[in-house]
Amino acid sequence: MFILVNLKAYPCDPIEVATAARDVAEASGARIAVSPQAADVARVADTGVETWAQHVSPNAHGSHTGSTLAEAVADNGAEGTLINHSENRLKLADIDGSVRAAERADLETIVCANNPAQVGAAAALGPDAVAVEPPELIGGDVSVATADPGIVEDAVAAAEAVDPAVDVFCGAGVSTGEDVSTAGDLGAAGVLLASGVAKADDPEAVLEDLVSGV
Ligand SMILES: O=C(CO)COP(=O)(O)O
Repeated sequence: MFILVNLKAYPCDPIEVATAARDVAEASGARIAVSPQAADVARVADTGVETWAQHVSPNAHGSHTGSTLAEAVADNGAEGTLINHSENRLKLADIDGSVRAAERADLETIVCANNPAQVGAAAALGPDAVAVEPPELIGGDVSVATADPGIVEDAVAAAEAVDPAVDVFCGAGVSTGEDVSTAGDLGAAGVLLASGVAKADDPEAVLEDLVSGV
């Protein structure tokens, strides 16, 4: 199970979380990545932790003020990127363009989706993985895998029907090793989580618990 910690725009110290994630990943052998704000990609990557962007635009180099270029985050140490997160929704054509931009920059891709139907559509665009995150459960205390196990199973089936090579992640409310292991039992290849780590008093302790469910 891959554990991807999305720091969103939370007021946490990205280096404290990155250092903790690097240490827990090294000690446990689990795959853990941290996804900071674009401005923090380079210094988070410098800690040695696997680093993901939260978004890349569909644009290539050119006159695109305000774009987060896939090439730029890759040059600054990112190995992958989220696309179409629930808090940064894109048009279908732009999701496709962002996946293509990420591919050009050799970034791994996870396209986020609200529900199994969107998971199927996202899988058709050929990302490395898709993630199902019900918006109403994001930021809550109950893991998607406990609150709505059917949505995870249906997302796995939807992606499999379109392209069996596309992995399925789930996210929303994940904060414990038990949540990770329940998600794995439902067929998920990994979890996305944010508040459970980014708002924790002791992020390293939460990460140590999370890897117990890998
Ligand atoms: O949106 C999420 C991860 O991308 C999930 O957020 P929470 O872990 O805070 O529910």
